[in-house]
Amino acid sequence: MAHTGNSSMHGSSSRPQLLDLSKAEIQGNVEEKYPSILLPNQSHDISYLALDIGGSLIKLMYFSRHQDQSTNDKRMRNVKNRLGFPSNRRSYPILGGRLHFVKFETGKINECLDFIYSKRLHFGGGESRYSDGSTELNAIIKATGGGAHKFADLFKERLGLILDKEDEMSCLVAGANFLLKAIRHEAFTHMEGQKEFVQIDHNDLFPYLLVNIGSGVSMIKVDGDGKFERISGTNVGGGTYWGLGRLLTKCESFDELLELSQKGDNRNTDMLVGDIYGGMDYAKIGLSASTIASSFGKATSEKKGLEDYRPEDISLSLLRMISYNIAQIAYLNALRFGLKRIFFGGFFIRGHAYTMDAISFAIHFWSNGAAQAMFLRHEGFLGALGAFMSYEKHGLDDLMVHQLVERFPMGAPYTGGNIHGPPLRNLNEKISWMEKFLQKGTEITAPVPMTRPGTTGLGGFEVPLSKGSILRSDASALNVGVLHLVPTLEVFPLLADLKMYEPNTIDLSDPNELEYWFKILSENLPDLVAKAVASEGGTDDAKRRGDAFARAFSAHLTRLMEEPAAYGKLGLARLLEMREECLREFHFFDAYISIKQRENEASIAVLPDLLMELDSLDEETRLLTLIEGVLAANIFDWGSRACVDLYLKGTIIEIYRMSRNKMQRPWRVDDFDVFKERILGTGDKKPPPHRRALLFVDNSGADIVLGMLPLARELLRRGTEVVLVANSLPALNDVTAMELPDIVAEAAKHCDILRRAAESGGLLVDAMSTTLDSPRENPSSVPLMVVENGCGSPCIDFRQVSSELAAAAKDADLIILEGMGRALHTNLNAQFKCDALKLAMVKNQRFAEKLIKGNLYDCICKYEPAN
Ligand SMILES: Nc1ncnc2c1ncn2[C@@H]1O[C@H](COP(=O)(O)OP(=O)(O)O)[C@@H](O)[C@H]1O
Ligand SMILES: CC(C)(COP(=O)(O)O)[C@@H](O)C(=O)NCCC(=O)O
Ligand SMILES: [Mn+2]
Repeated sequence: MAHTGNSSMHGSSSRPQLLDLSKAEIQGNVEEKYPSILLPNQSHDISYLALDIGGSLIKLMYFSRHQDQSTNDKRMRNVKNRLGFPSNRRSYPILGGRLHFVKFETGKINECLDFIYSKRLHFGGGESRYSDGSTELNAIIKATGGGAHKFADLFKERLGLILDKEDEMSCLVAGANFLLKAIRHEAFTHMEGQKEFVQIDHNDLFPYLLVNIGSGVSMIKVDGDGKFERISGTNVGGGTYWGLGRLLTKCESFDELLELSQKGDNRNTDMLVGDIYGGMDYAKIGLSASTIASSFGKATSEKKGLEDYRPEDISLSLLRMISYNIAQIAYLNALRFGLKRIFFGGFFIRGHAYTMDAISFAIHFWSNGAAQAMFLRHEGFLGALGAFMSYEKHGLDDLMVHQLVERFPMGAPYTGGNIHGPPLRNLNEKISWMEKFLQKGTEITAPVPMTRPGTTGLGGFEVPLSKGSILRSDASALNVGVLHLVPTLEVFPLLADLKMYEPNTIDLSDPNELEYWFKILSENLPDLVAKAVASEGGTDDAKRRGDAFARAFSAHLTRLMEEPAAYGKLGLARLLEMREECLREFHFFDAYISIKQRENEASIAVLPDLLMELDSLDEETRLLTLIEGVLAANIFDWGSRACVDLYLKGTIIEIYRMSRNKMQRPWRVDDFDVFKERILGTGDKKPPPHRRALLFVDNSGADIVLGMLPLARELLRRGTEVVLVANSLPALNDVTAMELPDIVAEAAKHCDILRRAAESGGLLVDAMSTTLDSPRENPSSVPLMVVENGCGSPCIDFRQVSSELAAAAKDADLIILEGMGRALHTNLNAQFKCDALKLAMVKNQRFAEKLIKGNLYDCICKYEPAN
């Protein structure tokens, strides 16, 4: 079965979208530093590049955009006609692509130039496929920061780039506004080691105070898009910490200085209230003995030289002095203008827990709890983002939260940090990079040091608890991912209340839950790798990729165990999706393909008998048998340890029979009678059929063939249009939208209802010409259609679905969610505007115990009529 999918799936962008270097040829003199290279096979990827060249760091953002590869298959066209959504709905030019974030030290600007060169980012707008290595291109790129002026000639000379300078403050504001509006988990508070994401209400964002702590500090009052005023600033900023710190400690890097601070004790350098008051608090004015009375105050009274102070203590004193000072000035300015919210950005913060705690503490302290400090995940990239937004043509300012998907691929240049080593250009280089990490051991998973609660109590400017660990290098920091822009994603229109919607049922911020799922996913990993490698023919290349996948996924898991909020708010759906994305990253496009095929065939073989049996039953028994069938067949789940163990004990059909025989009502959640009444009515009252049902299907094999298709057939027979909603990309053994037409076609050979409906829905386009009774004789047959859901995960987040599904939802009045991933792990508590039926077998012991107070293999039939 083909591996490629449609353009509107958000996972499709997970394929490495790199330059096509095949048949690349050096043009001209090979000895030259930057010889021209011809890339004859490079497609129309268009890159935008924007820079923020600061006093300390260069922030680079680039956008790789790819052509919309709309599939032209007949099913799609037919479905589109039926569902009535225009084929070209986009009012803006954006085609989708990815935003990457990278930074360099300004002092090492050559690294930045090399990066741009080797990624061919200087061919902005795609004018040329040739690398002239120099001056003839004259591409214009947006740049901000002082360096945009200072280094303009260098960029022109080395890359032929003309820097189009944008105002730094406007850029900071544009970047912050974009992030706060477009990224769901961007802003967070950080108090006493606890990170908490803040839901920003777009209609209630302004005014706010933006404090950007770069080399120096800018304080900007933001009143709206493009409406701002720089109200203050301070020259005591990130450059001060790094500069003074370097002189006083002889540190060689900023990170080293920050690391030192973690082992510091500022009581040796700072003069505390207790030092002045003989160890006592100055209780009358609320100052505890441990409050800093005077930063570095101790260095005055003793006859000691620099060499008598520990660099660790100096670094900590300095860090606190500067953080508190900035926070205090920020607070006073917030007070001056009555601003309640203060957002801190700039790379001084560097995601460092202690720095954020210190700033939060000071804001809390000075405002008596009235104001709160908030931080931004893309802290240092505000200016670069703003410069990027100032391009007129890409239409990015229209982007909405639901059109952005953040991913965390493995590999140095992708992870939003410094680049370590050359940019990775292909999978092979990426695997080598992963292999090197194995040698480096823990570096990739070492945590960003966290403070434990109690570090900064009231007035207690205490010593940070040292973990003695090193700061994670940015290359492996995995804090800022690649932003995938998927313009075709939409909010599912039948969600009852978008604001209230939370897809995840299990809260992974509970450390016990996280630990449990970490263990489950780690234990399943070897088996998954074996399947993945086998799916690619078990070659040496596949084995190497399998190793790299395992390493990458383990690194993500370890990282998230250390800091669950590192990638934004963590839910189980995210973890399960990450596993699939990670497989695709290492080019495993369908690990369960042969299992799926085998189970489909085995199930199709027994379908005729099942349909005959069903047709012999009365209406009521038939409906019950159908629902039982769906629940029973949901046992075929290759993501569940318990189920996989079961498969060793019998054939597919034996297990299916066993599962069906065990179906006993009442189920753990059993709303069947209410559902039955809605479908069949009571007594003589026959309710009207639903207009259109969306069936969110789950697994391949028995699940779809013997469970969901017979249920679909029943609805069709009753006059309800049926839309089968399936994954855009493979996930475990889930059936995909691309596979469904073939499966339906096979089933239709045994069933007239399915055949006519599939013809009417355009699923059997090829069969149409060959069938004897032309579909035109049955123009009124209710259609059976297939749409893709926009996901490549075993779960579904209804905030981001394909436009195809959103269109199909407009006329739907019943949705049926099937399977544990879509109906239990996610959406168990979701409310919809229409009738909703959630069907699943519980195949995980812990879920059974904790969420339904039941047992493994219990069933859920939850029906919630629209109210
Ligand atoms: N690797 C690093 N090298 C230098 N400074 C760093 C580094 N990482 C974080 N910093 C801190 O970030 C500050 C620069 O922040 P940034 O927002 O990039 O401002 P600017 O635009 O002035 O360069 C530095 O002054 C320093 O405090
Ligand atoms: C990944 C799954 C949600 C898929 O279940 P499905 O949606 O196919 O019913 C499920 O396999 C699962 O929760 N597995 C957990 C791991 C385990 O219990 O072994
Ligand atoms: Mn599944």
